[in-house]
Amino acid sequence: MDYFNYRDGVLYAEDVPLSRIADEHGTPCYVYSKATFERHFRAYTEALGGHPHLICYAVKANSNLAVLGLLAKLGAGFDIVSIGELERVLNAGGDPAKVVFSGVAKQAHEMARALEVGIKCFNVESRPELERLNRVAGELGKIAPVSLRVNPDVDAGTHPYISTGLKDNKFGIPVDEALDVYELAASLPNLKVKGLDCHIGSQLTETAPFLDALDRLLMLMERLRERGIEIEHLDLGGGLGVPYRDEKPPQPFDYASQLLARLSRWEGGEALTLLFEPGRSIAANAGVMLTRVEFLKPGETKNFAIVDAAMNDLIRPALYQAWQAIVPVDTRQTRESALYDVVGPVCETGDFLGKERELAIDEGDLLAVRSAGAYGFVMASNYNSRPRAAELMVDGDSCHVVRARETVVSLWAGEALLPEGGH
Ligand SMILES: Cc1ncc(COP(=O)(O)O)c(C=O)c1O
Ligand SMILES: N[C@@H](CCCC[NH3+])C(=O)O
Repeated sequence: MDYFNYRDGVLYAEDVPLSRIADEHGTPCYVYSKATFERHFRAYTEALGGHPHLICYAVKANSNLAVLGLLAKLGAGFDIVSIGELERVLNAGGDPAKVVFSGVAKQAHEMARALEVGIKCFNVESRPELERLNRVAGELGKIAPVSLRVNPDVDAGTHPYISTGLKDNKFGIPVDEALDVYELAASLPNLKVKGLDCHIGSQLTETAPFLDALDRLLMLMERLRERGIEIEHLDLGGGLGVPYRDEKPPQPFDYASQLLARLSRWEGGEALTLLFEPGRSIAANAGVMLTRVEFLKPGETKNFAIVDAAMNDLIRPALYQAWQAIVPVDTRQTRESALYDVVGPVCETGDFLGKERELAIDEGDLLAVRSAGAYGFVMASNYNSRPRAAELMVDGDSCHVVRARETVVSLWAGEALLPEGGH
């Protein structure tokens, strides 16, 4: 079921027409569907059924407080990568005891804050990080719960910029070194080994790489067991893909049942708590970005539809050549159809939202860029001194502003002119 649907030729988010939202709140803006977030989150919890688990939503995918608050109420945990994300989670009412902390360069002050609020686990990505965490925990008189993020060297078969589990990626500890690093972790006085973690990449459309990774982790767990190191939870990261175009990624149910089947053949598998860190599969298709056509510019070799949203609002097409559907919001008008590159106002040739799109549009028309709920607003910038867009959350027939559009004045907040006559 899709909560973004056409009714009488107009695209709706749940029970609210997107044209009304654009009129009331302006464009560009991000519009999220509460019911979609809920459904996507529940797909994971239902898929895992009675197996002990914790779904730690990857905050980086969409960190709006309303999104975090909504998921917290559903019982979500959170995967964070910075102190900023931790404070967001706390602010939104998230439970620190359900937070896991990933990232390759955690600073001492970030570790200290996470220890102070009592997070569930640090996903440690290197030997020096382990030593730093041991020191910080010692200074605070705390014991830090740790997992090692192991790099299983499997090819996730995704875009090279979002593949993270290969030997030459910066992430995690190579699987062949992991035993030694676990022994170090077990020997350090201010650490307690809790889990084993991996995250092999994002936008995966097959289960095979996840199952390969699981096999490698289970082999490692056997060896850890032989050395007396027990693992309480296995964190398989995020990475499940979504349909942007014609991809057919596995649903959480298929993914979970294949993992559980594999795990059931492993001694103690039923008792092992599974953690997941999904971001995109919960947020991407829960949001659209609305933009208005400023000008149509016919050209000799191509036509441009110049819209009021740009790469600073949604960078995925420019950064990864990512394809996201672009659809007219109101299809009731008669328009001539043509092939357009949909581009923004930013002064970069790479500033596009979509290329060679067949669209029946005119100036002033509204377009919706679909699948924009993940890695959309969170990656926005103020490039070209463009205030960042508003974010709205639709809940049935109501629409809430969950982040106001930035003002022009906010663009220079914190900046200062040099003192008059000074050196
Ligand atoms: C450690 C970690 N966990 C979870 C995620 C979320 O991934 P996805 O949005 O693909 O589910 C990421 C991003 O790829 C990540 O780096
Ligand atoms: N930002 C990326 C995903 C990065 C995943 C972060 N670990 C995207 O839009 O596809």
